Amino acid sequence: MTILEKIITEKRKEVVRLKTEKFPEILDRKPVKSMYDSFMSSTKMNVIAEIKRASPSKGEINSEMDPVMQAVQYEEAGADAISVLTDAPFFSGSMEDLRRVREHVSLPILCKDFIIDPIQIHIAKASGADVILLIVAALEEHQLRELYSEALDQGLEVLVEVHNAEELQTAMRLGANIIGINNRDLKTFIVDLAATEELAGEIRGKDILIISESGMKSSLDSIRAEKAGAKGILVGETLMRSGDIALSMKNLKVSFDGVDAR
Ligand SMILES: O=P(O)(O)OC[C@@H](O)[C@@H](O)c1c[nH]c2ccccc12
Repeated sequence: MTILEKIITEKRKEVVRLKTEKFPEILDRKPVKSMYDSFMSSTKMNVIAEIKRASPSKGEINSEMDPVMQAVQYEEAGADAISVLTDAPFFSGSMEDLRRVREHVSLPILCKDFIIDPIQIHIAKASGADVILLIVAALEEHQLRELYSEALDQGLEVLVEVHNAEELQTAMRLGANIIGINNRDLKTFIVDLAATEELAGEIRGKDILIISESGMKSSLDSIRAEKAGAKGILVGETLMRSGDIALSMKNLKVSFDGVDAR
Protein backbone atom coordinates (compact mmCIF):
# COMPACT_ATOMS: atom_id res chain seq x y z
CA MET A 1 0.00 0.00 0.00
CA THR A 2 1.30 3.49 -0.81
CA ILE A 3 1.26 6.12 1.91
CA LEU A 4 -1.56 7.90 0.10
CA GLU A 5 -3.64 4.70 0.18
CA LYS A 6 -2.90 4.32 3.90
CA ILE A 7 -3.98 7.90 4.57
CA ILE A 8 -7.21 7.44 2.60
CA THR A 9 -7.98 4.21 4.46
CA GLU A 10 -7.71 6.10 7.76
CA LYS A 11 -9.80 8.99 6.34
CA ARG A 12 -12.66 6.63 5.55
CA LYS A 13 -12.77 5.62 9.22
CA GLU A 14 -12.57 9.25 10.29
CA VAL A 15 -15.52 10.17 8.05
CA VAL A 16 -17.64 7.39 9.59
CA ARG A 17 -16.79 8.78 13.02
CA LEU A 18 -17.46 12.42 12.02
CA LYS A 19 -20.97 11.46 10.92
CA THR A 20 -21.79 10.14 14.38
CA GLU A 21 -20.31 13.12 16.24
CA LYS A 22 -22.03 16.39 16.99
CA PHE A 23 -21.58 18.94 14.17
CA PRO A 24 -19.24 21.72 15.34
CA GLU A 25 -20.57 25.15 16.15
CA ILE A 26 -20.55 27.48 13.14
CA LEU A 27 -17.96 30.18 13.64
CA ASP A 28 -19.25 33.69 13.20
CA ARG A 29 -16.81 35.53 10.96
CA LYS A 30 -16.17 38.31 8.52
CA PRO A 31 -15.77 37.40 4.85
CA VAL A 32 -12.23 37.61 3.43
CA LYS A 33 -11.15 38.64 -0.04
CA SER A 34 -11.03 35.82 -2.58
CA MET A 35 -7.63 34.14 -2.71
CA TYR A 36 -7.94 33.83 -6.48
CA ASP A 37 -8.58 37.56 -6.95
CA SER A 38 -5.89 38.75 -4.58
CA PHE A 39 -3.22 36.37 -5.93
CA MET A 40 -4.04 37.16 -9.56
CA SER A 41 -3.67 40.90 -8.98
CA SER A 42 -0.44 40.80 -6.96
CA THR A 43 2.95 41.93 -8.25
CA LYS A 44 4.93 39.67 -5.91
CA MET A 45 5.03 35.95 -5.35
CA ASN A 46 2.10 35.00 -3.11
CA VAL A 47 3.06 32.81 -0.19
CA ILE A 48 0.65 30.35 1.38
CA ALA A 49 2.36 29.69 4.70
CA GLU A 50 1.59 26.33 6.23
CA ILE A 51 1.08 25.19 9.81
CA LYS A 52 2.64 21.71 9.77
CA ARG A 53 3.79 19.99 12.96
CA ALA A 54 4.83 16.72 11.37
CA SER A 55 4.58 14.75 8.15
CA PRO A 56 4.90 11.12 7.06
CA SER A 57 8.03 11.92 5.04
CA LYS A 58 9.85 14.05 7.65
CA GLY A 59 8.42 12.84 10.95
CA GLU A 60 8.37 15.55 13.58
CA ILE A 61 8.99 19.03 12.12
CA ASN A 62 8.09 21.39 14.95
CA SER A 63 5.88 19.87 17.61
CA GLU A 64 6.46 22.67 20.16
CA MET A 65 4.84 25.33 18.01
CA ASP A 66 1.57 26.96 18.91
CA PRO A 67 -0.49 27.22 15.70
CA VAL A 68 -1.94 30.61 16.62
CA MET A 69 1.46 32.15 17.40
CA GLN A 70 2.88 30.67 14.22
CA ALA A 71 -0.01 31.96 12.08
CA VAL A 72 0.17 35.44 13.59
CA GLN A 73 3.89 35.54 12.82
CA TYR A 74 3.17 34.44 9.26
CA GLU A 75 0.61 37.21 8.83
CA GLU A 76 2.95 39.83 10.31
CA ALA A 77 5.75 38.63 8.03
CA GLY A 78 3.58 39.24 4.95
CA ALA A 79 2.08 35.84 4.14
CA ASP A 80 -0.79 36.03 1.65
CA ALA A 81 -2.75 33.04 2.98
CA ILE A 82 -2.40 30.45 5.73
CA SER A 83 -2.64 26.70 5.23
CA VAL A 84 -3.54 24.60 8.24
CA LEU A 85 -2.92 20.86 8.06
CA THR A 86 -5.88 19.38 9.85
CA ASP A 87 -5.12 15.67 9.41
CA ALA A 88 -4.35 14.12 12.80
CA PRO A 89 -2.96 10.61 12.28
CA PHE A 90 -0.23 11.49 9.75
CA PHE A 91 0.36 15.24 10.23
CA SER A 92 -0.51 15.81 13.93
CA GLY A 93 -2.95 18.59 13.08
CA SER A 94 -6.62 19.17 13.89
CA MET A 95 -9.70 21.15 12.86
CA GLU A 96 -9.39 22.80 16.25
CA ASP A 97 -6.05 24.28 15.09
CA LEU A 98 -7.80 25.80 12.08
CA ARG A 99 -10.62 27.20 14.18
CA ARG A 100 -8.18 28.82 16.62
CA VAL A 101 -6.08 30.26 13.80
CA ARG A 102 -9.24 31.68 12.20
CA GLU A 103 -9.97 33.66 15.33
CA HIS A 104 -6.58 35.40 15.16
CA VAL A 105 -5.78 36.07 11.52
CA SER A 106 -7.69 37.78 8.73
CA LEU A 107 -5.94 36.14 5.76
CA PRO A 108 -7.65 33.47 3.65
CA ILE A 109 -7.26 30.04 5.28
CA LEU A 110 -6.74 26.82 3.37
CA CYS A 111 -7.99 23.65 5.04
CA LYS A 112 -5.28 21.16 4.17
CA ASP A 113 -6.66 17.67 4.46
CA PHE A 114 -7.52 14.60 2.44
CA ILE A 115 -11.13 15.36 1.62
CA ILE A 116 -13.18 12.39 0.44
CA ASP A 117 -16.67 13.23 1.75
CA PRO A 118 -18.91 16.36 1.81
CA ILE A 119 -19.07 16.26 5.62
CA GLN A 120 -15.42 17.30 5.76
CA ILE A 121 -16.23 20.31 3.57
CA HIS A 122 -19.11 21.32 5.84
CA ILE A 123 -16.94 21.03 8.94
CA ALA A 124 -14.09 23.00 7.30
CA LYS A 125 -16.53 25.76 6.37
CA ALA A 126 -18.07 25.86 9.84
CA SER A 127 -14.57 26.06 11.35
CA GLY A 128 -13.62 29.11 9.31
CA ALA A 129 -11.88 27.82 6.17
CA ASP A 130 -12.05 29.86 2.96
CA VAL A 131 -10.32 27.41 0.65
CA ILE A 132 -10.22 23.62 0.62
CA LEU A 133 -7.77 21.23 -1.00
CA LEU A 134 -8.90 18.45 -3.34
CA ILE A 135 -6.19 16.00 -4.36
CA VAL A 136 -6.79 14.50 -7.79
CA ALA A 137 -4.65 11.42 -6.99
CA ALA A 138 -6.86 10.62 -3.99
CA LEU A 139 -10.24 10.69 -5.77
CA GLU A 140 -12.20 9.14 -8.60
CA GLU A 141 -13.18 11.76 -11.16
CA HIS A 142 -16.89 11.59 -10.30
CA GLN A 143 -16.06 12.10 -6.59
CA LEU A 144 -13.79 15.01 -7.44
CA ARG A 145 -16.62 16.63 -9.41
CA GLU A 146 -19.16 16.16 -6.60
CA LEU A 147 -16.83 17.53 -3.93
CA TYR A 148 -15.75 20.42 -6.14
CA SER A 149 -19.29 21.60 -6.78
CA GLU A 150 -20.23 21.06 -3.13
CA ALA A 151 -17.37 23.35 -2.08
CA LEU A 152 -18.39 26.04 -4.58
CA ASP A 153 -21.99 25.80 -3.34
CA GLN A 154 -20.67 26.43 0.16
CA GLY A 155 -18.93 29.59 -1.06
CA LEU A 156 -15.46 28.09 -0.72
CA GLU A 157 -12.59 28.27 -3.17
CA VAL A 158 -10.84 25.05 -4.18
CA LEU A 159 -7.16 24.33 -4.69
CA VAL A 160 -7.06 21.30 -6.99
CA GLU A 161 -3.79 19.44 -6.52
CA VAL A 162 -2.03 17.55 -9.31
CA HIS A 163 1.33 15.89 -9.72
CA ASN A 164 1.44 14.62 -13.32
CA ALA A 165 0.08 15.37 -16.80
CA GLU A 166 -2.86 13.00 -16.49
CA GLU A 167 -4.01 14.53 -13.21
CA LEU A 168 -3.59 17.97 -14.73
CA GLN A 169 -5.92 17.02 -17.59
CA THR A 170 -8.50 15.92 -15.01
CA ALA A 171 -8.18 19.24 -13.16
CA MET A 172 -8.66 21.17 -16.39
CA ARG A 173 -11.68 19.07 -17.43
CA LEU A 174 -13.15 19.98 -14.07
CA GLY A 175 -12.73 23.67 -14.89
CA ALA A 176 -10.57 24.31 -11.82
CA ASN A 177 -9.47 27.94 -11.59
CA ILE A 178 -6.81 27.29 -8.92
CA ILE A 179 -4.41 24.44 -9.67
CA GLY A 180 -1.69 23.36 -7.24
CA ILE A 181 1.25 21.49 -8.71
CA ASN A 182 2.73 19.37 -5.96
CA ASN A 183 6.48 19.02 -6.42
CA ARG A 184 6.36 16.13 -3.96
CA ASP A 185 5.25 12.78 -5.31
CA LEU A 186 2.82 11.56 -2.63
CA LYS A 187 3.70 7.97 -3.51
CA THR A 188 7.50 8.17 -3.27
CA PHE A 189 8.01 11.49 -1.36
CA ILE A 190 10.56 12.58 -3.95
CA VAL A 191 10.50 16.39 -4.26
CA ASP A 192 11.51 17.99 -7.55
CA LEU A 193 10.61 21.49 -8.74
CA ALA A 194 10.80 20.16 -12.28
CA ALA A 195 7.17 19.05 -11.73
CA THR A 196 6.10 22.72 -11.74
CA GLU A 197 8.29 23.49 -14.73
CA GLU A 198 6.91 20.57 -16.73
CA LEU A 199 3.23 20.97 -15.91
CA ALA A 200 2.76 24.74 -15.65
CA GLY A 201 3.54 25.10 -19.37
CA GLU A 202 0.68 22.74 -20.18
CA ILE A 203 -1.90 24.81 -18.36
CA ARG A 204 -3.98 26.49 -20.99
CA GLY A 205 -5.77 29.69 -20.20
CA LYS A 206 -4.29 32.72 -18.52
CA ASP A 207 -7.10 32.81 -16.00
CA ILE A 208 -5.92 29.74 -14.07
CA LEU A 209 -4.05 30.53 -10.87
CA ILE A 210 -1.03 28.22 -10.55
CA ILE A 211 0.41 27.39 -7.12
CA SER A 212 3.69 25.51 -6.82
CA GLU A 213 3.62 23.30 -3.73
CA SER A 214 6.35 21.73 -1.58
CA GLY A 215 10.12 21.86 -1.33
CA MET A 216 10.46 25.67 -1.41
CA LYS A 217 13.57 26.68 0.52
CA SER A 218 14.97 29.91 -0.87
CA SER A 219 14.45 32.81 -3.24
CA LEU A 220 16.05 30.67 -5.96
CA ASP A 221 13.22 28.15 -5.69
CA SER A 222 10.66 30.93 -5.65
CA ILE A 223 12.18 32.50 -8.78
CA ARG A 224 12.14 29.08 -10.47
CA ALA A 225 8.43 28.70 -9.68
CA GLU A 226 7.75 32.24 -10.89
CA LYS A 227 9.60 31.63 -14.17
CA ALA A 228 7.51 28.51 -14.71
CA GLY A 229 4.32 30.57 -14.37
CA ALA A 230 3.28 30.09 -10.71
CA LYS A 231 1.73 33.07 -8.96
CA GLY A 232 1.78 31.37 -5.59
CA ILE A 233 3.88 28.95 -3.58
CA LEU A 234 2.83 26.73 -0.69
CA VAL A 235 5.53 26.53 1.95
CA GLY A 236 5.52 24.33 5.04
CA GLU A 237 8.75 22.95 6.39
CA THR A 238 11.04 25.89 5.55
CA LEU A 239 8.84 28.30 7.50
CA MET A 240 8.13 25.82 10.31
CA ARG A 241 11.86 25.36 10.95
CA SER A 242 12.84 28.98 10.34
CA GLY A 243 14.43 30.90 13.20
CA ASP A 244 13.56 34.16 11.41
CA ILE A 245 10.16 33.93 9.75
CA ALA A 246 10.23 37.56 8.56
CA LEU A 247 13.50 37.00 6.72
CA SER A 248 12.46 33.64 5.25
CA MET A 249 9.24 35.23 4.02
CA LYS A 250 11.08 38.15 2.43
CA ASN A 251 13.30 35.71 0.56
CA LEU A 252 10.32 33.79 -0.78
CA LYS A 253 8.27 36.81 -1.83
CA VAL A 254 10.18 37.57 -5.03
CA SER A 255 8.65 40.15 -7.33
CA PHE A 256 7.18 38.95 -10.60
CA ASP A 257 9.90 40.42 -12.80
CA GLY A 258 12.20 37.81 -11.30
CA VAL A 259 14.09 40.31 -9.16
CA ASP A 260 14.12 39.85 -5.41
CA ALA A 261 11.31 41.96 -3.93
CA ARG A 262 13.59 43.55 -1.33
O1 LIG B 1 6.71 21.29 3.77
P1 LIG B 1 6.79 21.63 2.32
O2 LIG B 1 7.77 20.80 1.55
O3 LIG B 1 7.02 23.11 2.12
O4 LIG B 1 5.35 21.31 1.67
C1 LIG B 1 4.17 22.06 1.99
C2 LIG B 1 2.95 21.48 1.29
O5 LIG B 1 3.09 21.63 -0.09
C3 LIG B 1 2.75 20.01 1.65
O6 LIG B 1 2.50 19.98 3.00
C4 LIG B 1 1.61 19.33 0.90
C5 LIG B 1 1.26 19.51 -0.41
N1 LIG B 1 0.19 18.77 -0.72
C6 LIG B 1 -0.20 18.09 0.36
C7 LIG B 1 -1.27 17.23 0.54
C8 LIG B 1 -1.48 16.71 1.79
C9 LIG B 1 -0.62 17.01 2.84
C10 LIG B 1 0.45 17.86 2.68
C11 LIG B 1 0.66 18.42 1.43
